[in-house]
Amino acid sequence: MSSKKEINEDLVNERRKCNFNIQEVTHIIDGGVENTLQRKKIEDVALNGGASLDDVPEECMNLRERYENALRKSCVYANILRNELLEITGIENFGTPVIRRTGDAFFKDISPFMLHLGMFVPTIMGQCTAEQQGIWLPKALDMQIIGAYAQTELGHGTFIRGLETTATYDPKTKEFILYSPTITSYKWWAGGLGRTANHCIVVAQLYTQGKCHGVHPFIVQIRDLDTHMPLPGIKVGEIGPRMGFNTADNGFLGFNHFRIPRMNMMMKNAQVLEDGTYVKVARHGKLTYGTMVFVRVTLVNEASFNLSKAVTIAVRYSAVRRQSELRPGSAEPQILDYPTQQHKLFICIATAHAFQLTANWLWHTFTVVQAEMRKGNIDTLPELHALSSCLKAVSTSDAAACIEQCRFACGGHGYMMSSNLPYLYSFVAATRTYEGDYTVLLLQTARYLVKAWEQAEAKKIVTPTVAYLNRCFDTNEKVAWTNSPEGIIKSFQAIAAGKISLCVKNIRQRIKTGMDYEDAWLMTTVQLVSAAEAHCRSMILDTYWNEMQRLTKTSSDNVKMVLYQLTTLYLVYWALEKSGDLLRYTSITEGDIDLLQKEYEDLLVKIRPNAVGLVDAFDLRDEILRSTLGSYDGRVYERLMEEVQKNPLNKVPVDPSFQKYLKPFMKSKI
Ligand SMILES: CCCCCCCC/C=C\CCCCCCCCC/C=C/C(=O)SCCNC(=O)CCNC(=O)[C@H](O)C(C)(C)COP(=O)(O)OP(=O)(O)OC[C@H]1O[C@@H](n2cnc3c(N)ncnc32)[C@H](O)[C@@H]1OP(=O)(O)O
Ligand SMILES: Cc1cc2nc3c(=O)[nH]c(=O)nc-3n(C[C@H](O)[C@H](O)[C@H](O)COP(=O)(O)OP(=O)(O)OC[C@H]3O[C@@H](n4cnc5c(N)ncnc54)[C@H](O)[C@@H]3O)c2cc1C
Repeated sequence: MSSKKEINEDLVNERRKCNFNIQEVTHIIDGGVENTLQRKKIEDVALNGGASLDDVPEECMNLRERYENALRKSCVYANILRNELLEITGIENFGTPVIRRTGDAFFKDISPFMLHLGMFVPTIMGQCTAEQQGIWLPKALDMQIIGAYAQTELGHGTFIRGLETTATYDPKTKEFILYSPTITSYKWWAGGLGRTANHCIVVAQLYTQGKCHGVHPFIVQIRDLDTHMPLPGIKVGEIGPRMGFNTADNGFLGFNHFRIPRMNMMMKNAQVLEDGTYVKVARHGKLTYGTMVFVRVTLVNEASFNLSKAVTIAVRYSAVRRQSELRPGSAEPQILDYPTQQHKLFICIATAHAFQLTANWLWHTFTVVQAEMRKGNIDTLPELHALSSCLKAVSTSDAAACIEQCRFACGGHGYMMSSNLPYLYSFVAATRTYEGDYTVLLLQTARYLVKAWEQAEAKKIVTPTVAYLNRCFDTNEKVAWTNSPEGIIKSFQAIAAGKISLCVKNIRQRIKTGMDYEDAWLMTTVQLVSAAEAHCRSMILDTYWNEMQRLTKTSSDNVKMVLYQLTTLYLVYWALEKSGDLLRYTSITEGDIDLLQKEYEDLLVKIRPNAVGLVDAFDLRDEILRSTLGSYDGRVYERLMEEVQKNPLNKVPVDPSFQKYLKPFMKSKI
């Protein structure tokens, strides 16, 4: 066991073995040297006071203490944010992922301000007119008002058109009247709504001049700004303990004929004039869903970041942990030396890279589409919706699975809250559901793919992300298998095209048997989800491979080599995972699959000496990792012991409940 200041010897050796320049890889992950410098600057400012670490671990507090503690730390952090960080990033970039990531040094669970910054402010930016932004934005950015995003109801989350809350315009008073007509119409789940927010965005069915115009967003004050009491006509509270997000005070909200001024309707995309006339401004009906598209795009980044934390913890721990013996009497190996452990972990490093590069590319696409829309061109929105839907679904789902694998890789200690792995898992598991459930979003992408297929069939040129459909359309034969990165990508496109084609065929066959289109679609949804997933995987593989090629053009040879190995590992891993599909849609043989398996195992051996270097390259400060198992110095056992001292149960040698329950119980007769 190393002394307090020393770095664990095994980790020292691992770092000695690493044969590439770690900083170079950090710059690639950050998207350039400038970004790394900016990130470090933000971290230095935000974590200047060593972050707000707790004397008692968050997990040892009761629900109320946890909330209060999270709010205390949120105020500390928000002060740093508004007083110092905004100056560095500029207001237009306040939502930079680096700021969000730095927040993790303060919160193991989640900040009650997260939704204010993550959804309330972006919705004001995206859904308000310039005049309305002038009113709300400065107050929101300065946090004079704190908001939530209340869309989901007890009865409906996925099906937004089915929301029941009504906002009825009264031209006499020039107000909207908000009403919750049923128990299922109560708003449910909104983060920050239960105890913290004094305002929220409410998505409600708009009625004016006796007609319903569908769901629209409104900005609503729900609590008094001085007393914080709920305003008359408002019923608000916390929904109760959940798997994670326990410090986010997710809330419920009901309205009893609650009035708000006309101008509180967010009017960028549609307006209600003083006399009650409804005016549609937007050229696309779904622009009111804009905040969701924005958050889906950011969630791909979240998936990568949280996974990079989990795998840093698990790889460092696996270098420190020794277990079993390979031969009788031999020294216990580091568990990282077991190929099965490498199989669990190296794919997680590669996945974090794949999602990071895909997230960067998606963010770029998002900004291009936004710019086009500002010019009045909405043609690229459907493609962005299809892309962001499937990438959000697959990245959050894979990241959750990988984080759970990192926990498995840490054995019993991974189950400790102090490892931070359970927190990471519960956070990312929620991302698979919120902002659009996995299946539901893949079905949105499938709609787009089926249309694209029909266009390809009609010999029309389709959009760039589905361009492979034009190429694959005429191929009746299986695609020729070649074992190369490009060959694997092409094969995945063939799988996607084959699956989409089959879906279209099955829908048409079902219609021929007398089904209407909706039923034929419904009966094909299992295959449609699979087709959308295949399309998404082909895109991630393509983006990861091509972006890594581009980004390493000027890198040193060893960096090129290790990143090539990792990218290839990712491609080969997925080829093996989907070998059934490859057998169906390409000319791959069993012998080729054996070769792929051998190549995969060889890659594990090649990557092994650089494993710790690769996770060090994520450059995650200990304050952000917050893990007894994953710190840079590898003092795993000391930290686990230190954590025991902080456990309130250990404050007294005999627990008072002994006298109360255990002693009388032991002395009682059977
Ligand atoms: C001190 C604090 C420190 C912290 C620092 C913080 C810093 C913050 C910075 C960053 C934070 C980043 C992290 C953010 C975390 C946020 C946490 C979020 C918590 C969770 C929030 C929520 O969950 S909010 C609620 C989200 N709800 C949903 O997503 C619902 C899902 N359902 C839907 O989207 C729709 O109902 C669905 C699309 C499924 C169906 O809609 P419907 O109207 O029925 O449409 P449909 O008929 O099926 O299709 C019609 C047509 O429309 C097209 N379409 C659908 N949606 C869109 C769209 N969004 N855009 C464009 N087009 C769309 C669809 O494709 C169809 O097209 P056609 O096929 O007809 O052509
Ligand atoms: C931690 C957390 C935080 C959240 N924060 C917020 C927030 O701040 N604001 C807010 O408004 N909401 C929030 N939500 C709500 C969230 O957006 C919804 O829970 C989510 O969109 C899923 O909707 P649902 O709960 O109605 O699930 P359901 O739609 O009821 O899904 C249940 C199951 O039915 C399936 N299903 C549903 N519809 C279909 C379909 N058409 N085809 C096939 N299968 C289908 C789903 O795949 C799923 O398996 C939060 C949720 C969580 C868990």
